[in-house]
Amino acid sequence: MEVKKRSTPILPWMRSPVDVNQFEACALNLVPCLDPRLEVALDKMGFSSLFPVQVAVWQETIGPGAFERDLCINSPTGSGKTLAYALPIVQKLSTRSVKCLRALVVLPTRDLALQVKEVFAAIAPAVGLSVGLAVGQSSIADEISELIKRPKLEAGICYDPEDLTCELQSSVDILVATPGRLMDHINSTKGFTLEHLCYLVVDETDRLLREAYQSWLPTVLQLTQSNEESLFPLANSFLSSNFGSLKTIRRCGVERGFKGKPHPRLVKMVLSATLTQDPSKLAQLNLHHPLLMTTGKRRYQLPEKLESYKLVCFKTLANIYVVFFICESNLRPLYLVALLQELGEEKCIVFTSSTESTHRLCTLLNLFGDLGIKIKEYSGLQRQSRRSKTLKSFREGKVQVLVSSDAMTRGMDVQGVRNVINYDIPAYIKTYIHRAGRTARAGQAGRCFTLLHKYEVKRFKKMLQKADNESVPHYSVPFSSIESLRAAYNSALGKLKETVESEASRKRKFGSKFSKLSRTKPTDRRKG
Ligand SMILES: Nc1ncnc2c1ncn2[C@@H]1O[C@H](COP(=O)(O)OP(=O)(O)OP(=O)(O)O)[C@@H](O)[C@H]1O
Repeated sequence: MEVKKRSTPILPWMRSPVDVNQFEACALNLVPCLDPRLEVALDKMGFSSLFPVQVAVWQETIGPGAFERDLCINSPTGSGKTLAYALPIVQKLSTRSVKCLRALVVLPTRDLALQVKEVFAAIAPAVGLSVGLAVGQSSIADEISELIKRPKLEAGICYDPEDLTCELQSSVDILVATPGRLMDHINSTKGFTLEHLCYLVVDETDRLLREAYQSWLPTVLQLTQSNEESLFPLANSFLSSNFGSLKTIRRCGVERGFKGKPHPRLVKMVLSATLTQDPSKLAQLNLHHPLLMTTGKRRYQLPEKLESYKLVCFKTLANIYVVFFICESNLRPLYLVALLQELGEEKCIVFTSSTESTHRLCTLLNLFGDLGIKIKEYSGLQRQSRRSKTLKSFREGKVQVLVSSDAMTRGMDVQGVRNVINYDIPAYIKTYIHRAGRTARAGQAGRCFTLLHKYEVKRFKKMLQKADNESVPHYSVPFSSIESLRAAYNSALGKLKETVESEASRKRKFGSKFSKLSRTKPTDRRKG
């Protein structure tokens, strides 16, 4: 008997999306209504045209769509989603007369937030707007002094932080934040208010919706609702019970810069390369007349110029037979090293399944003798400062290979990454898409290699079918290369044992703090 597959019901508005493929890139001087100052800023960034997704979003925001609907944007990795939302927001706010926090962009990790802030910082100052960051990179006090303007007092009078009568003002028009630090400011920073917010961007939506992070989303939505008792009778009681004196609820018609005009609706823009279609998850966003913008008919899409490969090795016997081997587990590091040697100095990211195996693999590779490649580790196990330093060296090309846990999977944009290697097969197609998407960005070519055990081949094929990528060709390294690495490998394994032992004894010495951190977790679910 045929068992019918249960499919998730699609929300009615998702059935008629705008197809981004119908749009073409548009030269900057032809973009309708683009502020000339922004055109100059984009030109300085080295951009001469807008990508299709940016043109499509422009149409729905600055163009005839006029920001009337909330936008759900599902377009492939590297297609330019950041500028797709940053540009219309900046253009729209360029006419504001009074400074207050009007746009909030939320991202799941600190490195991603830093990256997005850079994009805003490259265009917003051109039209007199300021951009702030709330990610916990600096102390909360430093962050507050960046975000909140102290009142100018007469000589001899000191600023009293407890004085509720003195009005504090935002120093920024746009804030890029991670949920944790955002909640810190909502809960305890005097003068921090979402009262004037006009735009809320939830980037990497499916990742952010997966974890509640102190209920940041319901909190932001409550704090940005209009205070109309008849419409939201429960809002006041929720706020007074949860936030005491820090009520930032919007007051109709009394917004700074909007006096006498109807209050603008809070526009939401949600984005991902793997946007969820789950109605219960999307319901959390309380979207207004949402419009889905997607690329083609398929839900999951890989970048056009990405080539996917299964890594194998070959052996020629008496010039006749070519025998393929899928990676045997004890030889996996050798397959990897043989491949890295073939790729030479091309920038590569090697993904593993956990922070622990990232550390182990990176240590092993560095014990391999002189491979002529600079290899570094990037994982959630490391301190943020260390990760940022590594990322900087990788961006600058001082490091060629980054061995990474899934901390690097989403959104990270590093110029010139030509290859992604899945040392461990990803558990989900979404993870494959985000990992592979670190290459082949902005229309460039790139390759994604996956090391597979024999028993993983079927699962891999099934997984890639979800992205309509059924036939993944082999990429073969010669068995002779693997053979020639065996001696170095055995020696590296011996040294690895010593290194692991000395790390373990250091851990024991410094107590349980480190061991708590190093517990293996599937990094897919780790917070950045
Ligand atoms: N109009 C443009 N012209 C040239 N390059 C661009 C343009 N827009 C964006 N880019 C570049 O394209 C790359 C990818 O952009 P971005 O990081 O916004 O992609 P994304 O769609 O958000 O990817 P992901 O889903 O992985 O987060 C970046 O290096 C960015 O600088």
